[in-house]
Amino acid sequence: MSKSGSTVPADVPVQLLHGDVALSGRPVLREVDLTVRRGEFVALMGANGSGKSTLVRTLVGLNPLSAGRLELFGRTLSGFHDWSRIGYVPQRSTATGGVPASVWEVVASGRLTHRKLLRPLRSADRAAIRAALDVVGMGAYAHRGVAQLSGGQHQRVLIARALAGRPELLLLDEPTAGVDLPNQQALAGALGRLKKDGATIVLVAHELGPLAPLVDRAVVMRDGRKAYDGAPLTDADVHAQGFDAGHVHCDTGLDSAGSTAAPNAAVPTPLKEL
Ligand SMILES: Nc1ncnc2c1ncn2[C@@H]1O[C@H](COP(=O)(O)OP(=O)(O)OP(=O)(O)O)[C@@H](O)[C@H]1O
Repeated sequence: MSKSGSTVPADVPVQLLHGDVALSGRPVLREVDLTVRRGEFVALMGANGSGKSTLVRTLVGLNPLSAGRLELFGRTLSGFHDWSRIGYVPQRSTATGGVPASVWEVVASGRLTHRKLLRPLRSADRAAIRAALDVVGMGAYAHRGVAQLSGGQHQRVLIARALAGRPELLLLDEPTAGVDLPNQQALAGALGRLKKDGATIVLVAHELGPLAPLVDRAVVMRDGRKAYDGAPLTDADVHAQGFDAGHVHCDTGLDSAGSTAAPNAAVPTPLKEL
């Protein structure tokens, strides 16, 4: 164990062991193990209400664990302060809806962890904002009000805000929900470039569509537990295995390391290794 109390190497972005989370007094996540290694692209899948958003929010410190242990970059949550290393794009929301801010201003807020509050933007900040807007194809919209954007464009601005912080670990909660195919393709291109640059990506999705070729590993949640962790699944596999339905009994049978373990008999087998 290191001085920080960590059991995890500093280059492992996420390690959650036996994570339990309760919301409003109700258990929502149970015994979840999830390790995400540097440079991995992990797709987090599962039916509505299976616990995907709760898990992602837990990984970024927004939901406290009622049991278990979370380490980010080799530090326990209480000892982790370097949030500029992490970008989080919440499930599509009205987070910036109704705010009389421009696209540039929203994306600039993604630089806050890199500069002192109320200090003017430095040239490095401006360059990061411009690059993030270009990556999501929104450079031409910098001076538009966010209120004038479509849902898909709005989502890309939130992604640019996360990218502007130049995160090493990026977590995106259903960035493709309700987004048309050209916008999904633009997002896939942006995330592909980020992955090539070495970023670690955790993405919640019901269907992967154009993002599928980027995925290294799929994790499927069911009833607040991890039901599958292994080779990527196609959208058809997810459907065929009933992972998009909330009714199948879950008993994970996964080892504590979590990855590539074969599902036990409670989960329909064999899962197609792609
Ligand atoms: N603040 C809360 N208080 C109590 N229960 C909650 C709260 N937020 C979520 N839940 C419950 O936790 C469970 C998991 O919700 P979560 O949003 O994590 O699922 P999800 O897999 O992301 O679903 P979706 O695909 O619909 O976004 C659901 O049963 C939900 O009702």
